[in-house]
Formats: sequence, C-alpha cells, structure tokens
Amino acid sequence: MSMRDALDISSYLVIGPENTCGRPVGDVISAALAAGFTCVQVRSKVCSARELMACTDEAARAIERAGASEKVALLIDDRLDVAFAARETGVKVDGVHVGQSDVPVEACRKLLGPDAVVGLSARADEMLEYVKTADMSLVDYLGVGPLHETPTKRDCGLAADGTIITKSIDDLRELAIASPVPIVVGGGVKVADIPLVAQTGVDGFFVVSAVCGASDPEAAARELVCAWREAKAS
Ligand SMILES: Cc1ncc(COP(=O)(O)OP(=O)(O)O)c(N)n1
Ligand SMILES: Cc1ncsc1CCOP(=O)(O)O
Ligand SMILES: [Mg+2]
Repeated sequence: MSMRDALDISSYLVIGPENTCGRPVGDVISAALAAGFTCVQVRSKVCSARELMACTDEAARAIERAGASEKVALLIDDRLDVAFAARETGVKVDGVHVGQSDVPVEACRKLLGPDAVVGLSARADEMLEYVKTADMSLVDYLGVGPLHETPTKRDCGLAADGTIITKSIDDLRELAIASPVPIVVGGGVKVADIPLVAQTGVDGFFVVSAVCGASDPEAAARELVCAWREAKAS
C-alpha cells in the first residue's frame, strides 16, 4: 500500500528548527511519534535548502527508529526542490504541503509521482468557495486555519484590512461537508480545542507550538492524541 493510500492526518506535527526551543528536531519528532502522532511536516522559514535537507533526513531517521516509515507520512512545506533533492540522496520523503503562492500541485505531482502525498492550503476567507469549485483531483488533503490567531504564522487568515479571520467551529463543519478531500485544521490549536474540532467532522488537527514549544513534548503530544481519539470515539 502506498503512503498516499495509508495517509493518516488525524494528529499532524508541523516542525522546524526554529520551533523547538533549541532541542533537536529528531528528538521532538520521536516524542510526538511515541505519543501517537500520525503525520510529520518539516517546515522552516529560516533554513537554507541544504539545512532543510539535513532536517528532513533527521526527521526521516526519527520516523524510521520508531518503526513508522510505512505508516507516518513525512512531508516538506513549500519546497518541492528540497523534497526531490532529499529523495535523490535516499531520504524517504513522502510528499509536500503547498499553499496558494507556492509551486502548483500539478508540478508537485509530476515531479514526485502518483504515490506522493500532496497537501494544499487556501486563503482562509476563500476556503469554502475554494473547496466547492477548485479541482482537487491531485490533492490528498486540505490544510485549514487558523482556528486562533498564531504567532507561528502571522499572515494566516490575514484579510486585506489587516484583521485576522479565524475559522469558527461552524465554518469547519461546513467545510467538512463541502470538501471532496480530507481536512486538517491548525493555527493556535491547543488540547482544549480538540473535542469541538473533532466533532465538526474534519479529519485531523495540526500543531507546531502545542508540541514543539512544550516543556515535555511527549506528554503534550499524548494529551492531544488522547483528546482526539476520545472525541472521535464518543
Ligand atoms: C497542514 C498544513 N496546513 C496549512 C499549512 C500552511 O501552508 P501555507 O499556506 O503554504 O503557509 P506556510 O506554512 O508555507 O507558511 C501548512 N504548512 N500545513
Ligand atoms: C503552518 C501553519 N499554517 C496555518 S497556521 C500554521 C502554524 C500553526 O502553528 P501553531 O500550532 O504554533 O499555532
Ligand atoms: Mg507555503
């Protein structure tokens, strides 16, 4: 089974060296995987291409050590070139996550192949219209947010008038019904948000700070995963 078929975005870690309070990216990923996280995205706005390749290698090794290389997808944010180059050096990269100003999904699919995972995000204020009208045939999931304004991505939900448009629980419910592909929700997500988010029908949550910024990343990750599982089981 390809990673695309096995994709589980229910508990999704987004991580870069600038988020981990000086701790190795691989250690924080290991902690998240031990707690049950199901997907990892390497995202850095400060790394060079070579640094991002090294970080991706570190992430892949952590996933391999956890025995999760066939279950947990490893994606790279924005950088199709880095995903391709990392693969060329033998690193198991499963795909990319791109936004509306990044390389188009068509190019990602063409370069990485039919088994690659391609995630996409769209402008917060246009998301509902987007899921109803855009061609999603090459996309594996949609990243939606922010649930709350977040310092990790200050432009997320930024409207033309400078205000931040956040997603309400009702917005998420509407998106989950309208979307032809799975939806993962992020942006300021904390454990207290999980029960309501899970009940909207979306497929998962993604976090940076709630795990990468925690004093005990494994305990924080476990709380998030347990809250998601409990909410889905109820
Ligand atoms: C899972 C997930 N969802 C959304 C995003 C945001 O992607 P993008 O809009 O390209 O913004 P940047 O992350 O590049 O700042 C994401 N990375 N992951
Ligand atoms: C990558 C991304 N895309 C939308 S919000 C966000 C960052 C979420 O980070 P945090 O969980 O720290 O609020
Ligand atoms: Mg991007």
